[in-house]
Amino acid sequence: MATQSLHLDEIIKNKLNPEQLKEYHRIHYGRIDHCELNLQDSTLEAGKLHDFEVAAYSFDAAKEVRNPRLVKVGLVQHSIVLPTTEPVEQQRNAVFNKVKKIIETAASEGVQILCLQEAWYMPFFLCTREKEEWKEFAESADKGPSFNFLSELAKKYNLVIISPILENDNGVWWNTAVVIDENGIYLGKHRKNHLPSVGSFSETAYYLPGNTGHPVFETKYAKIAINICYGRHHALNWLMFGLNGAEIVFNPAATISEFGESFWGIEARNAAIANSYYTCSLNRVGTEDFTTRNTQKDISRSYYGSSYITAPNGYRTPSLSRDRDGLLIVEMDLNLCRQVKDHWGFNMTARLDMYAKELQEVHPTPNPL
Ligand SMILES: NC(=O)NCCC(=O)O
Repeated sequence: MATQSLHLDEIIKNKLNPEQLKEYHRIHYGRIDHCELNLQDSTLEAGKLHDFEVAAYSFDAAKEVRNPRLVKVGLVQHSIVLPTTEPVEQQRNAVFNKVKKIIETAASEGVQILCLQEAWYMPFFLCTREKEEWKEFAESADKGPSFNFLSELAKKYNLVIISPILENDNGVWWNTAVVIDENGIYLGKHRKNHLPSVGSFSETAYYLPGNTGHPVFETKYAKIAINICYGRHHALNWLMFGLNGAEIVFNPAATISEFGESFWGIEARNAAIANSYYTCSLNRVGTEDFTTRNTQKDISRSYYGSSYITAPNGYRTPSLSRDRDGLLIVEMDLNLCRQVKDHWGFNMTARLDMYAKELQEVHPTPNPL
């Protein structure tokens, strides 16, 4: 069983002397200094009062002919509030109240693009294989309770908000990320391309693989895309968002230790390096307990948080906690995307024409074993 409260970082920090710690930072994070940003006193107080962690860092780029293109991004990781046996509306409103305080804090720190975790306003009931008792959590992308709630906050604080929801479109469900612009207007949505059907993650029992391709949303602040949770295991999914012009790709997730905590820090980081964009990895925290109605089976799942952000040069932030609510803020210079591409000659060496041709010849189920 993994130690729930301690991060690898904390374990290492406690073991190394200052010189060794510097070397660890250089090799593991890419830089000795995390480039922490100062937080306002009111932010620290809000974190204490409402029991959430706040951490803030920056990634800069070299001076060049273009002016710096600075964007402040915020990721919110959180647990559910009420037991999963409470009425749906009460559960959802309790999460709304919690998240509102974190969003207000993010806004007061100047965050411009904010992303919430996968299916953020509900327990991740998709492990139960039951549908009926949860159906009120499925909502319209541009008229549902979470859209209405977030649209007001987006407008009030000039925030672009990414809201991953369980979408109900005329009775058909999708795992969808909705993008709301800084005026509170619906900008578009992306539906999860790759669905897990592995262990207790049985999402294919609920909805179909997405039909929206790889959209990139041109927001006021940056060109953004969303690769929802399990999609991070598919390298081509990351690739397509990059080819379509994304500067920042968000990976809102709901994942547990048994499903690859050891590569949580690798996949999105590798994608940032391979595609010359920023990646934002965001996982929920806390334990969610269910008793299935049909089989009376108890299911308990704990999510390990550990949200972090990687720059296109591979530098990364430390992770948020494994078990506490948290807000991760990063100020990033988007100029770094092109700078890294040019430095490594990635456009020139990509060989996309070769892959395009070979992919057409691949059998739909490659490498049968
Ligand atoms: N939500 C989700 O897709 N989880 C699947 C498990 C994983 O890929 O970590």
